[in-house]
Amino acid sequence: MADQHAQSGEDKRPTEIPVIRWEEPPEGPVLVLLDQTRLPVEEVELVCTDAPMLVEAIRSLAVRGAPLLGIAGAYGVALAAVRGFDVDDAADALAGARPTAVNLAVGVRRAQAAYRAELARSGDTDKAAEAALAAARKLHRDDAEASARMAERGLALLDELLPGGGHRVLTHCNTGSLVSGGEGTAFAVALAAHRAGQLRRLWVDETRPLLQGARLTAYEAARSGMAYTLLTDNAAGSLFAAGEVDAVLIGADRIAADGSVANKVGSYPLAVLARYHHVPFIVVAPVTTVDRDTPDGASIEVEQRAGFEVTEVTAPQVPVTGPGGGIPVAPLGTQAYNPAFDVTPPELVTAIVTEEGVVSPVTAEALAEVCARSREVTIG
Ligand SMILES: CSC[C@H]1O[C@H](OP(=O)(O)O)[C@H](O)[C@@H]1O
Repeated sequence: MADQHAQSGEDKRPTEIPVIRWEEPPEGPVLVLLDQTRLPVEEVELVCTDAPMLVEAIRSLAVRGAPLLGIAGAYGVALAAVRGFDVDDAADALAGARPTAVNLAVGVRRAQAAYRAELARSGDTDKAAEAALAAARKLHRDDAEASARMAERGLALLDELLPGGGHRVLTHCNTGSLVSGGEGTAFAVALAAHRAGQLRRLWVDETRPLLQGARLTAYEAARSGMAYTLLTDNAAGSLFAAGEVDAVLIGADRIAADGSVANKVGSYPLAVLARYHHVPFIVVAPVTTVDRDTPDGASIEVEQRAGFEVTEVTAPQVPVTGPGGGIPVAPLGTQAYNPAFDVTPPELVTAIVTEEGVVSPVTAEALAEVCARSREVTIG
């Protein structure tokens, strides 16, 4: 089967993509985002000057991916604070922008708590705003460090489970630099395997309906020089049946206390296929994605998105025709079921790789023990 790229072993271009940065131009502080809805065709930046703009960017997935949502949410609180908006109102709007990725609320509440603590201590709103910004910057740095540690632990796990190298890894959605302060979660493991000469091929699920795999993971894989092949989500089963998949690597948006994993819709079927075909199903996520206040998978709120994302296809150059701004691929008025995520039960997860350690088998006790190693007490 022809690979999209011969494995070079060398990154063609730095894979650290400038997905988010804080700037302080004369007209006032801004949060600059790489607009992920325009990738891979255009690298366009979005300049957010207030929390409502950032809320819309989160809802439209211009900025997306659990760890990055936490970072963006924290910067959003700082942006409200330095520009003199109501910080609590901004925090509530940001935390509620998308319901499933727990990191968003964690990042928002961490910056909000820093603001409140400094305000209580000094009574100085400027110092409180600086405290919120410092909390956002720390979260950004910590996530980059967590990404590197997850990559290291994940590569070691792959080598342990699949001795001999030449891993053929299937991934779903997008979990690279576009979701992180560093090189991502699951994709960072694939990147580490590539750099170690251990990755034979990355199978990239296109990930309907918003095509994060085709648009974003393929974009990152091409920049890295790794061998990758794109496939429709429907084709994954035939790859397993052909014995072409050695492991599945995916990210997570929320992990419940019992180890249930909410991730992009289509993850659960991959877990069932992996189990049936005796293939390791590996989740890679920072401990900030584990929500100890959510007891089990049934308690996770799964975001339901607009039907037109299913009934229409859109692209930056596509003329607006359908009610959702795209080209209808179903009769106008067609109702669509469009959950953004699904939930995989812990018994179908081979391992959860975090920056603090690997949880396998996945039990509530083992997960709690690894999370307890974290230096930070997450503020929910
Ligand atoms: C590890 S964060 C990436 C995670 O987020 C994606 O969802 P979305 O693109 O809707 O933000 C997907 O679930 C990925 O696994």
